[in-house]
Amino acid sequence: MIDLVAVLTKGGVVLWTRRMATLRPGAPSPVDALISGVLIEERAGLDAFIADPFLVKWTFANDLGLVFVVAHQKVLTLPYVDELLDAVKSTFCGRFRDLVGDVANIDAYAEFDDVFDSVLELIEDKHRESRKAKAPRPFNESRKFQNTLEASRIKPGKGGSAAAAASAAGGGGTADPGSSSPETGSLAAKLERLGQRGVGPRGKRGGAAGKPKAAAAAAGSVLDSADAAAGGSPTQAKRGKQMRAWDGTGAAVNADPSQKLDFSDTTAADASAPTALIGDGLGKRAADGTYDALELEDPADDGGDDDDDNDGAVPAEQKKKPATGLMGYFERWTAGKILAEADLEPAMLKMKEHLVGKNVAADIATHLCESVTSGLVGTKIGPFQSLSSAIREQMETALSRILTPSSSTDVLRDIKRVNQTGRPYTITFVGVNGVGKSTNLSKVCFWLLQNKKRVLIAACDTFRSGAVEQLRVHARNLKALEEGAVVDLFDKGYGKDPAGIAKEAIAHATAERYDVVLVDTAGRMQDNEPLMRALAKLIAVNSPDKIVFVGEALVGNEAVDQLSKFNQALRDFSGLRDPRQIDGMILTKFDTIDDKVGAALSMTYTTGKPILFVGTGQTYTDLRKMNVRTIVNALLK
Ligand SMILES: Nc1nc2c(ncn2[C@@H]2O[C@H](COP(=O)(O)OP(=O)(O)OP(=O)(O)O)[C@@H](O)[C@H]2O)c(=O)[nH]1
Repeated sequence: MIDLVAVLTKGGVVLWTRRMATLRPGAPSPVDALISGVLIEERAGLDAFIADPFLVKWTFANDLGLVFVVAHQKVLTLPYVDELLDAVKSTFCGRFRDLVGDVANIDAYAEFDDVFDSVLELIEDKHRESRKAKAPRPFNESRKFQNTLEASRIKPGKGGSAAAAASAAGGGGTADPGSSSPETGSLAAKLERLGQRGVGPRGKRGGAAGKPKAAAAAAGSVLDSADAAAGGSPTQAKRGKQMRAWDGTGAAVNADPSQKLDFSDTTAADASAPTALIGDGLGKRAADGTYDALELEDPADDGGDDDDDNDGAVPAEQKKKPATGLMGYFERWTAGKILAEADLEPAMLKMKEHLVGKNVAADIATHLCESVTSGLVGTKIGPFQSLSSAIREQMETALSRILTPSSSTDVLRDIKRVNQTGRPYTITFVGVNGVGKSTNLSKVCFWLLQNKKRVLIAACDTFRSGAVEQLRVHARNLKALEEGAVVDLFDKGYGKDPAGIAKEAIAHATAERYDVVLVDTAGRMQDNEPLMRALAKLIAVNSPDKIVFVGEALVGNEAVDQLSKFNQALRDFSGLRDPRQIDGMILTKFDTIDDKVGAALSMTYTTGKPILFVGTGQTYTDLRKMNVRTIVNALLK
């Protein structure tokens, strides 16, 4: 029935586990799936999680930093899973409160094996009982049968009662199904006893092993023998350890703005002085000679001291300035008690509103707040802490975890690795219309040229008139910007099959030893099936090294729809057994959104993929690396 039960720390260390079924080879462990799909991606607000073929449920003991997990086949409906989770949690926490955090002493948790058997037995018994109680009564116990019997055997006025007749017929009266329900109070008491250290379950520990089974049964429960053992000296439970807090890092760097970059519709473009477009350069040269893109500057940074930074000697919560805005609202909730869900509800509603105001997609704001709530329930606000700092800390951790890339964003290293195999590295830019695909492809190209890469641009937008000419102008400008730059355009005009053009371009780049092929594609709406099929074909035929989704930072809820449907189309229309998905994103027009940076969060949450670059204007130098800390600060300001 149940396939796996496990107890782990929030850091991912498994303290205790019970596997009731063997995993099929190659199948992901439900615990690993939970860590990567729920804990790291802050989806703890969900009810359950499918890690095929399992349904995984979990609960937290936030005060001890523990996660309790139960997995079973998703096709089964097990009504007692939540109760089992709670029972495992209460007994485990009761027993090991003084040990938790001591991951070096992991063998100590093996003692939970027997406790778990008892807990499972109790819960299963209880549910078996209640199922029995709910089972339909046999006909000979039903009132209909009683009435029939009464009418047929007992003559009215001839003495004897209907009840007596029924009793004589063996009907046994009308039992109330509710009356046979299990004694929940005693179950709680049993579980509480199981949660005490030194108390052995089922007489296996603590000297009760010799007690005859019948005697134990006569005493009313398997736990009564444990009571005898508990008569000794149970270990005093100590307080658990405080939960760990994580922090993001990074700093914003300024860069000069430059001039407009899109020359496609002006005849003067060809004659413009391209050096004026470089500004101070795209990035800083590293010791190994590579150019790194500058980091995004904080849109909300006023240049002064940041009260919210917690990097000084004084903890943020001890600073005297009263909090304003969102955090000012939560400040009123100063408390020294254990947090319950009801305490957090108003604050979380406010937090959700705030995130939506920052352009975070509404569903994602809801999931995130649920996840943060589940991480706070059961924790205690410290003596110098307010609810505001507790929520902020937890939300910061959650946001940083979502935004921190889980796969490599070192494109230069990837290019080098692929080039060593004798082929060019291919990046395909996809997205809806007008978001800035061609413009940002050119910015990426400029960055690659600074890093001395030989680049071929493949004009695979054969749909929009002017698209090829736009790229030709970019290629010409870029060539003029960097001395010795090798950048060329591969185009076959309009109306041809983009998948075929990309294939030819890659073959040409391989023969001519280009390092990188940048494939520009036509903008398309996510619901346009013919165009989405064409894109899936381009990807399937050419298998690019990176599929980069270009999206506007201006979008709110739409971000989720665009990304999910692009990914869905790549899955459904590729015809491949192992279809590709979007590998990363470029977020454009960041210069136009002030501090409404929610799209960055929505996109990473939806795909689990990193934002490779952020477009901050219309010049070749307006490309930045995303800075997690900057986005988190802007979201919480
Ligand atoms: N402010 C600002 N404008 C940008 C940015 N990136 C692109 N743009 C502008 O957005 C407009 C559209 O850019 P394109 O590169 O033509 O967009 P596209 O996605 O290739 O367009 P289609 O091929 O029609 O789908 C142009 O005017 C660009 O200058 C940015 O980061 N900031």
